[in-house]
Amino acid sequence: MKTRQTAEIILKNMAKVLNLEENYFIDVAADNAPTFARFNYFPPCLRPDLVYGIRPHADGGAITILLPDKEVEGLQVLKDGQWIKVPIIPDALIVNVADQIEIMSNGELKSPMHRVITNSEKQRISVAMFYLSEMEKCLAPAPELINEIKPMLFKKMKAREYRDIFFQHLMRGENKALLPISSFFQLFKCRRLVRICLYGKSQ
Ligand SMILES: O=C(O)CCC(=O)C(=O)O
Ligand SMILES: [Fe+2]
Repeated sequence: MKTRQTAEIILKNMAKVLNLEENYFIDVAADNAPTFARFNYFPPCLRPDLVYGIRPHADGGAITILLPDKEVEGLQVLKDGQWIKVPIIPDALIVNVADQIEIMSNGELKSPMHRVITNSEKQRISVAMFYLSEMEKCLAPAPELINEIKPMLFKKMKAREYRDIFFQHLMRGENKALLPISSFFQLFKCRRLVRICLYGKSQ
């Protein structure tokens, strides 16, 4: 299938950029790896200031290949706290790094937060192809990308486990499921601090 071949070329080049073995991410494009297509239709909306086409989120798979609308913009990416418009480039596909590649690349490649805004006059159509790692595969940062300066940012887990975590976050309306290990420590420290404060109060 042509789209799998495209995904394969992209994944090989991503691995090369990181000085990893060419086939490091390739199982994502393997025949038994899950792939989903989403056809997005955004009708005109009278209050684009109040309604998102798609609320801010990061994609949970490995990569997303997006065929955006030929005429109507709407996709925006969060960079340094600012929402940046993704311009329309004729016949270009947009490739989004998603959470599983962020894990495997130990955060070298980031899964960006993005959103779609609505348009008061025009409808918009896009097609997103989501490539996911094979469900039984262990997702973990590549050992080559872990060192004293950059410790392991994400814990090891099966792709299936990550999918479950991702959907739990999605159901709760949260924007980003992927948290580096350090955030868990922060959360743990925070909880301990709250507990210490509470103990302090009751004594
Ligand atoms: O329609 C777009 O440009 C983006 C769609 C998207 O982010 C998604 O389907 O996850
Ligand atoms: Fe998305």
